[in-house]
Amino acid sequence: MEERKGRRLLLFPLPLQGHINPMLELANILHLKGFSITIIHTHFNSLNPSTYPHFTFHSIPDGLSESEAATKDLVLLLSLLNAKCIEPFRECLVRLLSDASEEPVACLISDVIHFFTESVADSLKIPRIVLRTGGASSFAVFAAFSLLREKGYLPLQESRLEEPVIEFPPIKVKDLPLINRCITEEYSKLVSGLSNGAKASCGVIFNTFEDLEEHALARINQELPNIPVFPIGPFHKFYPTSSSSDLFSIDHSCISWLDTQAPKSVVYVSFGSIAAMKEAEFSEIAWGLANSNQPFLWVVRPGLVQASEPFPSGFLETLNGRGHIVKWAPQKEVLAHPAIGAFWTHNGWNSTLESVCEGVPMICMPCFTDQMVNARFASDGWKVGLQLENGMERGEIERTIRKLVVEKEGEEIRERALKLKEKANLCFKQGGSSYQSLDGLVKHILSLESVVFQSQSH
Ligand SMILES: O=c1ccn([C@@H]2O[C@H](COP(=O)(O)OP(=O)(O)O[C@H]3O[C@H](CO)[C@@H](O)[C@H](O)[C@H]3O)[C@@H](O)[C@H]2O)c(=O)[nH]1
Repeated sequence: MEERKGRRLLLFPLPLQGHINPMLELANILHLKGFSITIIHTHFNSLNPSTYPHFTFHSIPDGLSESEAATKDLVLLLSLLNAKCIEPFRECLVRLLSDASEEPVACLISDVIHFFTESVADSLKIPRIVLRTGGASSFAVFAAFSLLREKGYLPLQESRLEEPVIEFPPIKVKDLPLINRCITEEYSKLVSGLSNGAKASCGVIFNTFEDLEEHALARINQELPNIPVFPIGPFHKFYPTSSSSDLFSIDHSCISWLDTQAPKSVVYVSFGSIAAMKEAEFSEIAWGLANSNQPFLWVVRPGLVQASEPFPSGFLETLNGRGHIVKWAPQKEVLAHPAIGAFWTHNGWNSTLESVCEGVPMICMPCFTDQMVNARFASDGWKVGLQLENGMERGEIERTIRKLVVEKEGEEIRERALKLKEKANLCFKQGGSSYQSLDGLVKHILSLESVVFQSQSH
């Protein structure tokens, strides 16, 4: 732990698992760099302060009704949070800024999707840095939506799906980050909020590293010429911690089950915290796994499939201990386990990065938004995975698993994944690109304080 800086940072995560994890990891990093940490969180998906006794927590009402909080419409949820949190967030900031018993606030670090924080922070004259929890490549694509419209890529046309997006190799038109290939007005508003919110910030932090997303980072530096950009990932590797920010309860039984399996044999299957699928798709996955003859560990989170009995009849009986199914796994520990041979993922950014860090080759099956971009980079950019291009069909699933885990054809992919792991494990060590960028971030935060002290003294 570095010497205390006598400064407090206010961190405001978006209340979704894939956003909470990296924000709290960033909080740990900055705490170890000497800052005091205050986390502001919504009642919706509220956090458990007892797992982070070294931070201060403040919960704000988000104004969501019961039905709004239960919505499966992600775009609606994000729009509602941006509209309804404004006043409670402002009141919370005013209280925190006027609390003379606490160390002075150096800045706010907000999830970039909470773009409403820009006007609140401006009105209170608090410098605002944003955290992009997704990758830099997908961010660069989001930031170029107007260009993509001008060039005719958007809205998507069925006849052009397989064409390359020349400005963003190796992305194809079908990989553009949308939901169900549609671009609604609400979605457009979110995308411009995200991009304009970053442009109006005092800095953008990315959970990525130079060697992984060099081109995208260079492009972002060009697009945001006056905004410092800090690629300081992979966050979870800097100072691994046992603190958990999981919204689901973790089933550790899978680790002792993995201990009984052969090295590099198990397919770990997880589609993150939001993705959902139809019963028919779920059934294809089940039979693809069963027919592959490889052992598998499958996370079937509540809500992944809408069915009272999700498993197809006869499936569980065929397994004979070859499959282990849990509701929520300790994913980072799982991916680091020597028994893991492949990760069948939806390519949420955290899962993608966690897989890269452990050298685990991926079976890519993106569901929506940035996941399409991440999956294309994993399969065609870094070439550390195979993408299921034709939906979920048991025969293709079985062939893809065997190719990636056992067959000669997958050997180069497996080797490349290990090489990329080496790079991932160098960047956060002394002298590495993320290590240096983190030093830059700390200096930058300290340089912002003249602005905030002036405003706090009024
Ligand atoms: O059984 C499990 C399954 C997941 N995880 C963790 O949960 C997180 C899931 O994050 P991610 O892989 O990014 O998936 P989503 O939950 O789908 O993440 C959302 O947030 C991401 C970051 O912004 C986006 O890239 C995704 O598209 C968006 O859906 C990761 O840290 C996993 O380690 C577990 O610990 N146990």
